[in-house]
Amino acid sequence: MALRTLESLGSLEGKRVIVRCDLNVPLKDGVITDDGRVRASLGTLQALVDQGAKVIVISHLGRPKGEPDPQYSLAPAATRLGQLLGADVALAEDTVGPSAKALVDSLENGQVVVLENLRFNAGETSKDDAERGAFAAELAAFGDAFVSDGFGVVHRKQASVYDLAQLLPSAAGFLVANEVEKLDRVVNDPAKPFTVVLGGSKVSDKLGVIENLLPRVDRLVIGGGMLFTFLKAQGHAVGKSLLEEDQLETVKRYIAEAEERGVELLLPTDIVVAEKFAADAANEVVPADAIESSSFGAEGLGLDIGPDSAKAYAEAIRTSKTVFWNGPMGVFEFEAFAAGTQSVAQALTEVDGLSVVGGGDSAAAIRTLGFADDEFGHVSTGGGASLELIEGKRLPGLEVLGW
Ligand SMILES: Nc1ncnc2c1ncn2[C@@H]1O[C@H](COP(=O)(O)OP(=O)(O)O)[C@@H](O)[C@H]1O
Ligand SMILES: O=C(OP(=O)(O)O)[C@H](O)COP(=O)(O)O
Repeated sequence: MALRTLESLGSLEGKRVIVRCDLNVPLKDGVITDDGRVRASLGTLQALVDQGAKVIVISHLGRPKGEPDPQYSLAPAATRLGQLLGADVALAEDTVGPSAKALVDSLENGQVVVLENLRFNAGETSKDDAERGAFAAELAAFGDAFVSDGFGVVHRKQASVYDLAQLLPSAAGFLVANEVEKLDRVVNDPAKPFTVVLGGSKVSDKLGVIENLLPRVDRLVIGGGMLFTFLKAQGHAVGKSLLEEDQLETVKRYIAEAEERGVELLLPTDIVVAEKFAADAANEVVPADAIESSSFGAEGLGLDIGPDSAKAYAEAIRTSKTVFWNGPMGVFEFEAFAAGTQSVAQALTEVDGLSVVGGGDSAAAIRTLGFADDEFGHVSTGGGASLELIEGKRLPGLEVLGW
């Protein structure tokens, strides 16, 4: 089925339009380190402003625990949005409380406001349908129409993504429509060899996708935080590296299934081990099966793939026809642990075929490392969302838009 488009909502002049964006930008000391997701939301927002709509932007930032937490305020994102739109963009102090209501009531045609972080409210991410529905109804009271444009969250069955879309006339914004169109090629007809490269830190989220990817891919390349669960499953000690103990049996099953299916599973052969989690931490390269042999013993933690692994990964990527990459290979934010990610990114730019980068941090990584978006086939704003799409899953936030 086709996604409902913005045009299907008819004229929005003078209407209060709630737009679900993904303004979940990376921050360091309260300053945005990559504003890609704010920029990506501009197309839809500017079109609504130009039509004379009253625009109410809603978003989450980070993973606060269902109550206000100042470190997760949307203030930096709202300020940046105002700068990029060249307009005053006010931020409500709450999401559905008196400050939000007053701001929405004061809106004039063509104006944009932002409500405070959706996840300051327990109803947003609740597993309880009634609790989620009640929060969605409070949001719906602010609008005459709903536009879903936060591609990074369309895989989440959350109030502002799933429930709200069913309470108001709703449609996909330009960003969501474009992402679905671009990723469709990877989902339906990937040229072979098709390689998926996985890394990052949302380990439990991403381990889950492997099962559904195995029947679809020729090569699976593992880096980032999740690689240590693989190494441990193979019987190797991993010191203080990220580890999902309760996933060890599952990962053993994946390793066996990859072999049965003839999927080439690439795991690192060497690791950059650090004394602690810090930019200036002492570090050494050791074999992947002997992480605790570094000078830091069982206290050491793996923060990047080693140079031999980076070379092998780059070769596997360069010789593929379709490559999807989600999740940095290491802690690229620290220069000493960015080489693996740099190497993988470089290889993606050399693919003779379609290369797709997916994920907030992965997109931030390529820009931080000096690559331009147009060196890749597509740079997606969603990591988990694009992964679930290419798994062939139906996503709750797209289903409610007719997809
Ligand atoms: N070995 C590692 N240990 C801890 N964190 C890691 C490791 N490798 C990568 N990371 C972190 O993973 C984060 C990105 O993960 P994630 O949010 O899953 O990616 P994306 O947003 O692209 O989907 C980065 O901040 C990076 O520092
Ligand atoms: O950063 C995001 O996703 P990503 O890390 O999968 O790219 C989105 O903003 C979703 O955030 P969530 O994974 O906390 O629901």
